Amino acid sequence: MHLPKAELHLHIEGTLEPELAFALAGRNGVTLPFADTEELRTAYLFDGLQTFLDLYYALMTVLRTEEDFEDLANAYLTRAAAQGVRHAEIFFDPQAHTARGVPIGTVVEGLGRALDRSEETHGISTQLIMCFLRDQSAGSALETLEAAKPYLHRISAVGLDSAEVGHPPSKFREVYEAAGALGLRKVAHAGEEGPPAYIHEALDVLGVERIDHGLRCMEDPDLVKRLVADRVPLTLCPLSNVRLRAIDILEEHPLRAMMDAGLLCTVNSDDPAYFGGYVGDTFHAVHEALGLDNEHLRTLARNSFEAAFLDHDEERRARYLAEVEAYAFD
Ligand code: HPA
Ligand SMILES: [Zn+2]
Repeated sequence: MHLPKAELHLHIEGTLEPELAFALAGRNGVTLPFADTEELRTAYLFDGLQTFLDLYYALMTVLRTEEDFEDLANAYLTRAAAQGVRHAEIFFDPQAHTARGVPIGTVVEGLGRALDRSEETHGISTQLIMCFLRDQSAGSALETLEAAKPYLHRISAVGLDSAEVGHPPSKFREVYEAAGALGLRKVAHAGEEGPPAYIHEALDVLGVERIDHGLRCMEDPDLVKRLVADRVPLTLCPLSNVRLRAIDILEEHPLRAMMDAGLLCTVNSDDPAYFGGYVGDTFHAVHEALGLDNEHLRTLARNSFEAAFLDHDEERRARYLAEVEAYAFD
C-alpha cells in the first residue's frame, strides 16, 4: 500500500531476509546452521518472543563489516520506499554486535553510509534509535551509551528491546537519565509480553515519549485514559503480535478498539523479514482483517507523522502530512 507513512518501529536486524543472510554468510565465511533459505524459513514458527529472539540473534552473526550494514539498510530502504514509507526511525541493537566483536562504530558508520544517501536514493528521511538489550545488565547499557558517544551525531534516540518479562523499565533508569542529559530522545518497548505496569514505569521512571507496542495497555483502563489524555503514541506491530503469539489471529487484534478508544496508534512492521510483511503489507493486512476503511488508514498514516521525531523540522512534517491528505486510494 503506497499511502505515505512513517515507520517508527523497525529493527534493522529484523529486515535481514534469508537470501541476504546466505549471501553475507558466503562473503564472510560464516557457516549458518541451515542448509539453504528454504530450510531457514521452516525455522520461522515462533511460540513467543524468546524463540524468535534466539533465531534473530543467531542469524545476525553474518553481519560483520560496514558494507554488510550498509547493504542491510539499503535492502530495507528499497522495500520501504516501494510501500510508501517517507520517513523511518530505525532501531539497531549495538550490544548484539559488540558481544561478537563487531565495534559499534562499524554498525553505525555502515548504517550511516546507507542513511546518508537515503533521501536522494529512496526518498526516505531517516533517524537512528539505539536500543539497549533489556536482558543484559544495566551496566552493559551504560557501557554501550559510553561507546556510542563518538557517534551521537548519527543517533536521535534510545530504546529498550529484547526479552521483556522479568526486565522492567526501572532497571534502566540511570542510562535513560544519562541519555536524556546527552540530548537523546527516549522510547521503550513495553506491554508487548510484559504487564501494563511496565508501560507506567517506562513513562514515569524512564520518561519515554513513545511506547513501542503497548498492546497490553488495554488491560488497564486508567492507563488507557492516561495515554489518550497525554497523546502518547503507541507503535503497534500487528503482524509481529500474531507471529509471536501475543494474539491468536489478526482478526482478534485490538487495533480498531484502540483507535476507537482515542489512542494515538501507529502501525509498523517490527521485524519484517521474520513476520511476513513490510509496513505497507501490514496496512493492507489490518484493512482486510479488521475491516478498517480508507479513513482509518489515513488516520494511521497521519498519526505516524504526528508521532515522528520531526520537531526540529516542522516544515517537513507538514509536507508529509499534506501528502497523506492528498493521497487518493484506488
Ligand atoms: O518485537 C521485539 N520485541 C522485543 N525485542 C525485539 N528485538 C527485535 N524485535 C523485538
Ligand atoms: Zn520491536
